[in-house]
Amino acid sequence: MAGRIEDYALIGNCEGAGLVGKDGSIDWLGLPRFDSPACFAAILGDEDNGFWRIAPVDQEVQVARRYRKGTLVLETSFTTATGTVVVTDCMGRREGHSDVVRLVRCTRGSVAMRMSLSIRFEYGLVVPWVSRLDDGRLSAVAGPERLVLDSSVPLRGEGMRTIGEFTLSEEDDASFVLTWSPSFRPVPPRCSAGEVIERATWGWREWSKTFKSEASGPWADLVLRSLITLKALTHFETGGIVAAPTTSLPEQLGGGRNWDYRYCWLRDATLTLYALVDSGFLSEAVAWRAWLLRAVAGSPDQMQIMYGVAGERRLSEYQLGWLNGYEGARPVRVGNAAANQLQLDVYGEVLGAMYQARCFGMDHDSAGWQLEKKLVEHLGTIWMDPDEGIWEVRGGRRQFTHSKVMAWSAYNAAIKSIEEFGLDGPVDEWRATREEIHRQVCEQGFDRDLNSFTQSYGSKTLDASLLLIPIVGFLPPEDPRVLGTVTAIETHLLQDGLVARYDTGTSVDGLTGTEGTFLPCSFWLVDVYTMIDRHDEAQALFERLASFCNDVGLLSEEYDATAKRQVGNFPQAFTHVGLINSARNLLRPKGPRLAATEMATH
Ligand SMILES: OC[C@H]1O[C@H](O[C@H]2O[C@H](CO)[C@@H](O)[C@H](O)[C@H]2O)[C@H](O)[C@@H](O)[C@@H]1O
Repeated sequence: MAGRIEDYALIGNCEGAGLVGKDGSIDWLGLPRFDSPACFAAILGDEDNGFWRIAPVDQEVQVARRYRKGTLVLETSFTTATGTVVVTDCMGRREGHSDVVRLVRCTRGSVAMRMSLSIRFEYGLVVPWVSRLDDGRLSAVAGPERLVLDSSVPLRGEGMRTIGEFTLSEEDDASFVLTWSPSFRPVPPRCSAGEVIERATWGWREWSKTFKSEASGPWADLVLRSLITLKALTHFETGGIVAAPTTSLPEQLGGGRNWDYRYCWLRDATLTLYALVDSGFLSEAVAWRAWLLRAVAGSPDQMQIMYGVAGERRLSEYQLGWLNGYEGARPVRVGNAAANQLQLDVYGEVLGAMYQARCFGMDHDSAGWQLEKKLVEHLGTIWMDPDEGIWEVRGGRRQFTHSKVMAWSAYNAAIKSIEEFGLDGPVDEWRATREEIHRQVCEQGFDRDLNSFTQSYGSKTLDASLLLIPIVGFLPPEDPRVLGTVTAIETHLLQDGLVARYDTGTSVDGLTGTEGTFLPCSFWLVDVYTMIDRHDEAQALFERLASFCNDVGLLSEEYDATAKRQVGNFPQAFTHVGLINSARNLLRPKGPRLAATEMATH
C-alpha cells in the first residue's frame, strides 16, 4: 500500500526522478525522462504496478531519514531490535543510461534484510521478460525498454518478483544498481554503487556551494532543500523545468482532480527561474532562457502555456484505466489538456523573465527581443479576450482579473526593456495599451460593495491570484483597493488560516469535488503581509507553512488541513518557489523584493 504523500522523498538525476517511501520502497520511478512511462507505479495503484523495496525483515522498525547535506543523496536509517542499517539511495546518469543506486550498510548489530523488486513497464502495466545475463546480472526487457539489476547478494524469482534475503553485520554492506537503457542497444557496463553515490554527493555539493545561507537566515536549510529540489526538476540538457515529477497525486483525497505535472509550464518555470536567479544560480537561467526561445519559436499565435521537457507541443491527455489511483483517487491521467488553453498571464511571466535575464546580463543576441516584440504584438490582439486563467479552469473562459493584470505586466516589462536597454519598439503605443489595461482592470475588476478586486470582471467572488496585484507592482501595497482585497481574501478564502485559490463550489472550474489549499497562495499572503507591515502575521504564517514540510523538507502542491496531510503532486516546484521567496522576503529590510516586483519598479 502506498504511503502518505509526505512519507516520500525525492531521488533524481536531473533527467528522471523517483519517490522513495519511509518503508524503503521506491513506489514511483520515471526513467529515463521525468515524463517517461513509469516502471514503478505502485503509488498510483498497488504493488502489482511495480515497486522496489529494501527494508528489514522485522516489521518493528524505527525509521529516520535525511539527505546528505547539500545533496539529493538520501539516507534512510532503519533500527530494529537487533541493529541498525542505513540505506543510501541516489540516481546517476551515464551516456544513454540512468542508474538507480541503493547501498545498504549495517552500522550496528546485525539486521536481516529483504529486497523485493517488481518491474512493470508502461505505468505498471507491462510485465517484462526477466533473464540472467552471462555476467550474473538480471535483465528485464519489454519492448524498447530494459532494466538491468546488479546485486551483491543472491537473488531468486518468486511469484513474479525478484527477491533477495540477506543478513548484514556491523560494517557489512550490500549494493544494488538498477540501470535503464534502450533494449535495442548493448547492455551497459557495470558501475560501482559506491562510486555513483560519491560522484553524486560531490556534484550536488559543488552545485550547492553557490548558495549564500545568510540571505535566508534561520530558514537557510529549508531554502537550500527547496533550491536543490528545483534543480532536480530541471532537465540537465534541455534546460526545461517540470512542475513536479509525478502525475495524478490527488488534490482531494479520493477525488478526481488528478493531473499530470511532468511538463514545463511557462508560468511555473518562470517563477522557478526567478527563485534560482535571486539565489545566485545563473546557469540554470541561461539554459532555461534558451529552452524558452526554442519552445516558443515560430508563430506567436501558436505559443502554448506549457510544453514537454524538450519543448514538445502535443501533450494529449488520456487516462490509465488499469491504475486504481493514489488511495483510490481516480482517474490517473497522463498528458495535460491545459496545454491547449489560453492563459494570458503567461505573457506577463515570459516577458518579465526576459526582462530580468537582461538585467542579469544574459541577453547576448537580438533573437530574444525580436520574439518578445512579436509576442507583445500578438498580445495586443488578444489581451481583451476571455481566457482560462492562472488556475487553468475547465468550466469555460472568463474575463479573469489576474489575467489582465498580467497582460499589463507583460507590457510593463517590454516597455522597461526599451526604456532601460535602449531597444527598439513602438513604446508610445505600448504605453497607451498598458494604461488602457490598467484603467479597465480598475474599473471592471474592482467591486465597490466588496471593496475588493474580484476573480473576474463583474463577478462577486474572490481569487487568491489577486494577492499578486501588489507583488507584480500593478498597484502599491498601501493602495486602499489592495488593502481591501487582502481583507476580502482573509474573509472569504481563508480555510483554517490557509489561503484557498477560490471557492470550488462556484463551478468556475467545471470540476466536481473540492481540493486542499494551494500552498503557493499562502506564501503570497506572507509576502503581502510583509509589504503592508504586518510582519508578525507574515512570520507566523510562514512558520506554519514551513511546519508542513516533511522530514526531508519537501512540500506538495496543496495541504489538506482537515486530514493534516499533503495532497497533490509532489514535490511541487511552485510551492518550493513560494517558500524560497517568502523566506528571503521576510528578511529584506524594505519588504518583499520578488523578482517580479523588481521588474515593475526597477
Ligand atoms: O485545478 C485544475 C488544474 O490543475 C492543474 O493546474 C495547476 O497546476 C499547474 C502546474 O503547477 C499550475 O501552473 C496551475 O496554475 C494550477 O492551476 C492542472 O495542470 C490543470 O490541467 C487543471 O485544469
